[in-house]
Amino acid sequence: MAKPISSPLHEKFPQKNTFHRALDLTIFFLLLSLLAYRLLSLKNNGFTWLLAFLCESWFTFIWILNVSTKWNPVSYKTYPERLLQCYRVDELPPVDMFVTTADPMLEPPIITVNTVLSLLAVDYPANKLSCYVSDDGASPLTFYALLEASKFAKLWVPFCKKYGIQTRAPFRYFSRELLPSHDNSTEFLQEYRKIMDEYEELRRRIEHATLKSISHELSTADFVAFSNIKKGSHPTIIKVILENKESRSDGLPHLVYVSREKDPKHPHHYKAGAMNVLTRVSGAMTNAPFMLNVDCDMYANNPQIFHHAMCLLLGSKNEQDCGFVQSPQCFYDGLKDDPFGNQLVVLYKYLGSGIAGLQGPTYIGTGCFHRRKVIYGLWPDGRMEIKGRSGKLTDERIQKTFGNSKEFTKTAARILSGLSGISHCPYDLLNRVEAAQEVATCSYEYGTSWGTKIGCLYGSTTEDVLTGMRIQARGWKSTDCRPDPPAFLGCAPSGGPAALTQQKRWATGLLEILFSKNSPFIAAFTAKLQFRQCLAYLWFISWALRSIPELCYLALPAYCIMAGSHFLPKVQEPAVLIPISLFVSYNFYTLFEYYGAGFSIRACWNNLRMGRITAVTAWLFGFFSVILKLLGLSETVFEVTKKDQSTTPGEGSDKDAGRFTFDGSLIFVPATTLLLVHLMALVTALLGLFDHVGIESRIGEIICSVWVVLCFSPFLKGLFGKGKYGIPTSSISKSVALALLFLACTTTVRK
Ligand SMILES: O=c1ccn([C@@H]2O[C@H](COP(=O)(O)OP(=O)(O)O[C@H]3O[C@H](CO)[C@@H](O)[C@H](O)[C@H]3O)[C@@H](O)[C@H]2O)c(=O)[nH]1
Ligand SMILES: [Mn+2]
Repeated sequence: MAKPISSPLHEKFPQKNTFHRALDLTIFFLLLSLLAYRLLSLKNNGFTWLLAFLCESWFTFIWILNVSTKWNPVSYKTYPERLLQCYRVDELPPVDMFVTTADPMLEPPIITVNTVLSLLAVDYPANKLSCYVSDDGASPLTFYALLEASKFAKLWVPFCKKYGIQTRAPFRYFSRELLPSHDNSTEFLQEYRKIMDEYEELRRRIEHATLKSISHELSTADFVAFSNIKKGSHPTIIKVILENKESRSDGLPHLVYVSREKDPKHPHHYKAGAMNVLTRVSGAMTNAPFMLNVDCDMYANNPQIFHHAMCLLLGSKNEQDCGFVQSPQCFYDGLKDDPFGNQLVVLYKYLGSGIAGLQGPTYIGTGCFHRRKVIYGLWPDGRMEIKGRSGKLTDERIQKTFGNSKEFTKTAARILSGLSGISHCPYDLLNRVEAAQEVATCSYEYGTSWGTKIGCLYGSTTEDVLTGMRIQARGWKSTDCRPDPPAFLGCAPSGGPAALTQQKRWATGLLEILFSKNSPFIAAFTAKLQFRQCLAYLWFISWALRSIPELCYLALPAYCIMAGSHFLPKVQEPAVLIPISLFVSYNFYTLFEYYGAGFSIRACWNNLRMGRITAVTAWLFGFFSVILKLLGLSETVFEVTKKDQSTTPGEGSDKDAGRFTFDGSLIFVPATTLLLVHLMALVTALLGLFDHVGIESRIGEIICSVWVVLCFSPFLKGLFGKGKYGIPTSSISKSVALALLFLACTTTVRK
């Protein structure tokens, strides 16, 4: 038994934010004044005034959500050194670790391998850990890479533990100059060189296999399962790659490769489906009471992360306060000044800390430790959403909910009744493969509650947010975990297409949640989702909706200039001070946040700019995808993000890395059109074409128009760029056509 806790394993600190709150409120009152002014002068002005009023009402609503979410930020401090004063090493709970990968071309196996190696090497008793890799690509290459990596792990893991290496993903460790180590002994240096050579060899072999294909290996026994299989249509493949047979705490964790059955006739639910298979397979094999999941590119960067997480999971007085532990998504090798505005640092620093002070962070699909029983649908009071009404857990009910596998439901029953894990240890993994295979088939979930009530939930391409929200709707809270150094690091997409595709998927998935029966609105009124937590969810699940007012508002200045109307007070009116103060204070606010997070003015500008670009490209398309889905015309899909970060030391210092790139996708058309429309408007204004009033009376609109052109400057460059740096001619012609249509409409209005 654990010793009684004398000092807490973690503490929660409210963060002081008086100045931030003052700014929040200033902007809020300015917004209200603007709305009031518009309302009072509505009848003297036309359509543009009304449109501006509607857009600004929406922005004010979003601002209220923003202020409410950021109002009470908290931070957590964990004390991992106290953990081992309370628990003996053999008392620490087991953890099943999940890594998902889907496509060896978009997600090079060397990246997955590094993530796996970093997990195998964390500071935690190895006999308490099992690592499951889900490969939705059923790729022999990924399997080959893992087999090779498991051999390297036998050197790497002891090396890391012996010398207390901090960075345990080899590609990161070796990409740095050898820091003046605490240990510069010849012994260390010798081992260092040996391991570095071995890693180089591993990398070379995987790369070679990628280039040359691995036809030779395919004939060996290990690979028979992969011969003649088609992606998207194949039986389950489960392979135990490493097994810690003697259950040694200083050995290597188990490593299991899982490729679930695929059949084009059955929906596979993308990552959510993969996660549910991993949950069941691990349940049947090792059944740890805690589960960690990471994306294939998110390696464990802090070797103590399991201790930190346990401080929160085991150290809460009340389990309900910590249903899961979530670390923010952080990225390595972030490009200078964040040109694509996707490092998310500022988002986590302010909004993330704010949510942490409400019902807790939302589940973001990676870097999350779950209690298995929470994923199994348990309520904090021990109730369960079992098929056929809640009540006593009979075997029959458990089977209806969790499926027909006797082996698996036995382990699920243990978890639900509060017994931890599997009784027999050491496990005999090979004996459990058959049971695991049964629960990884396509048809296993039919008639069960997987994906609807238990596990990762289906119906959104952001299954993570949906799942986390439903957990909180049952009354669980979650906890934010930000150790130093950051717990996990991954790669953020770069270039235009990849970054926007990711944003589009997020906006789509989030809006799917808003319009589903699992909407946080409903959960706030019928279940235990706290009201302000619901507002926090609303802030980001409405991204796609925000594209409409953003697009209208961004088009307004150009429209006004060309149609000879206006949407801003005239310069001589005192009311013009309201929009001016709003503009200044909002930009100051953003600058204040970026500066506070250690960013440059340039990074702040890049983010402001990308915010506008994303809204009228990715979010707008997200909006359309959801409309098409609601109309039953098409299904939403999970497009995997390309992980193109270099894994070879010295590479990746591409000077063009921050440049915006394009492809033939329609996603670039609205933004290009918007830019063209503004260029036309500015030309009209400057040449005084069909304009009887002077430039002065329209100066506000003109300044706004210049501002929009600046925001869309990557597209301006794209008009003239070559190759991937240029907007394809086909997209430009579509945009020109749309811009001319816009011009035609505005001039008809003038007449
Ligand atoms: O059919 C699929 C599709 C994806 N994945 C995996 O899902 C993970 C995330 O995919 P990625 O393309 O990297 O998406 P991101 O936008 O970077 O992911 C973020 O957003 C997703 C949706 O909200 C979450 O699931 C992720 O955890 C979160 O990191 C990767 O490990 C993929 O291999 C699968 O296993 N099967
Ligand atoms: Mn990713």
